[in-house]
Amino acid sequence: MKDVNEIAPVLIGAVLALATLWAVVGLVRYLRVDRETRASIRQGMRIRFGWERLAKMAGLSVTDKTPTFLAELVSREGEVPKPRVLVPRIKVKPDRFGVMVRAKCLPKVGLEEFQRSARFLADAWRCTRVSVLPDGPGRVVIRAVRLDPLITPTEHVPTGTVPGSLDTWGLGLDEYADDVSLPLANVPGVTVAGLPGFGKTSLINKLICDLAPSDAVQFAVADGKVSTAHEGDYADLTPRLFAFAGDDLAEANALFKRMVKLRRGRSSSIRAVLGVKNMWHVGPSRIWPLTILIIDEAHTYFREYKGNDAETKKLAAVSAENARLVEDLVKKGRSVGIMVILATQKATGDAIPTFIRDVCPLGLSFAQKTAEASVAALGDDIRNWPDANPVNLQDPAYVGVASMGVQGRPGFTRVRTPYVSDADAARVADDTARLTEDPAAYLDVYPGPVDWKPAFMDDDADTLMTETA
Ligand SMILES: Nc1ncnc2c1ncn2[C@@H]1O[C@H](COP(=O)(O)OP(=O)(O)OP(=O)(O)O)[C@@H](O)[C@H]1O
Repeated sequence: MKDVNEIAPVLIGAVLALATLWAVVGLVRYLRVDRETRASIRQGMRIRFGWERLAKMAGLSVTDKTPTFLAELVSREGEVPKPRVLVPRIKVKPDRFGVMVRAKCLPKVGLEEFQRSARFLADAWRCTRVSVLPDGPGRVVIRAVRLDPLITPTEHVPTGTVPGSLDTWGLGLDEYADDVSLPLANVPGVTVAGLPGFGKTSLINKLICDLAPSDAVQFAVADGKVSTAHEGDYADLTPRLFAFAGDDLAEANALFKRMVKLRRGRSSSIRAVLGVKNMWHVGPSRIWPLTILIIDEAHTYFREYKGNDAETKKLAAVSAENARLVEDLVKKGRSVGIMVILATQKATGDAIPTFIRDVCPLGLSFAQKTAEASVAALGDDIRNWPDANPVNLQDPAYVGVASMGVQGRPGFTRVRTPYVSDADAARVADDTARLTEDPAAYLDVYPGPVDWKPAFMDDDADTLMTETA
C-alpha cells in the first residue's frame, strides 16, 4: 500500500505533464494556422463533443441488448444488465474548408444510413455541404464543408520544382475541397471553353508554370488573339515556348505542319528509339518530351470563309487545312506524346470543328451563356446534371470555376481552379527558359536503329546528350 502511495503522485504528475504538453502542442498548432482552419478546429471540437447525442437523434445508433461479459460479471444477482445504445466511433480532422470525419459503421448503421442523414448533419454542423463516401470495408468518410470551396478564390504560387509525375496535373478543388487532377498520360486532346474573363488563360498559365520546370515537357502556342509573341497573354511565357504563332492563318498553318511532321517522325521512330509503341509506357523524357500544343482562341484558325474572290478562297483553303492538321494531331498524337489543348469561348462546331472536338477525350468549361453552348463544350449528358451546368457559373463569384467530367465519378464535377498571376508565370518561364528545346531536334539527329538507346536508359546519357544537343 505504501508503494502505491509513493507511486501515485509520480503517476499523476506524469499524466498532468503529458496532458499539459498535449494542450500546449494543440495551442501552438491552433495559433499557427490561418483563421479559417482555426474555425474548422473549433467546429471539429464541437462535432466530437456533441457526436454521441447527435448520432442518436440522427438515427445513427443501434441498441445492443446482449450484455457484455464484463457487464454480466459486475451485475448483481438477478439483475439484468441494461441494453447499450451504441454510436459509430469517429475521428475528426479539420482543414481550411471544414472537417473530414471518418466513422466506423455498426450493424444497421452503414453507408446508406449515413448518406440519408447527410442533410441533417449539414444543418447540425452548420455546413454548406456534406458528402458521405465509403472509406474501405466497414468505414465511411464524411466530408463537411463550412466554406464553399467553389466561391472561395484561391491563388497558386508556382514553386518552380520539377513535378513528381507527368501522368496527371493538379487542376484545383472540387465542391468538397478535394483535389481534382487532369490526366495527361494518353490524352491527345483537351477542350477548354468559357465566356471571356472567366479563367481560361489563368488555367493555361498554371499548366505551363507547373510543368515548365520539367525538361520532359515542351510547349508550343498558337494564340488567335494577337499578332506577335510579344503581345497578349503568352508574352511573358515566350522564353519557355519552342514555337509560337499569332493570328495569321499561314503562320499558324506552318506551326501545325511542323507539329504534324514531328508526329509523323515520332510515329515512325518510336519503336526503334523507345522500344515501345506507346511513349507513356516509358514516360516522357528530355529526348522524347510530352509536347503540348496550346491553341488559344481556336476559332481564329478554323473559321469558315465564304466568298469567291481569290483571297477568301485562299483563306478558306488554309483554314480547312489547319483543321485537318490539328485533327491528325488529336487522332494520332496520343501514343507518341503529343497533346493539343484547344481553348475557345464557345466550343460549338463553328469554333472547333466537331471532327476535332469529338475526339478530344477531355472537355472542361467555365461559365457559358446558353444550354447549347454547355452541350457543345461538355456533351449532351450535361443536360442530366443541372447543378454542374456551366450556365449556372455566370455569377462573378464563379470566375475560375469550371465544370468537367472526372474519370471514376458519375456526372460532372465543378472545380475551383487557382489564380496564377502573370508575374509568377513570367518568373517561372524565365527561370526555366534554358529547358526550352525543339522536340524535333532529337529526331533529326536520331542515327537509326543501331545499338542506340534513349538517353534516360543509358549510363552514358550525358555524353550522348552533349553530342546530340
Ligand atoms: N482561377 C481564378 N481565380 C480567381 N480569379 C481569376 C481566376 N482566373 C482568372 N481570374 C480573374 O479573371 C480575369 C480574367 O481571366 P482570364 O484572362 O484567365 O480569362 P479568359 O477566360 O482567358 O478570358 P479571355 O477569353 O478574354 O482570354 C483575370 O485577370 C483574373 O482577375
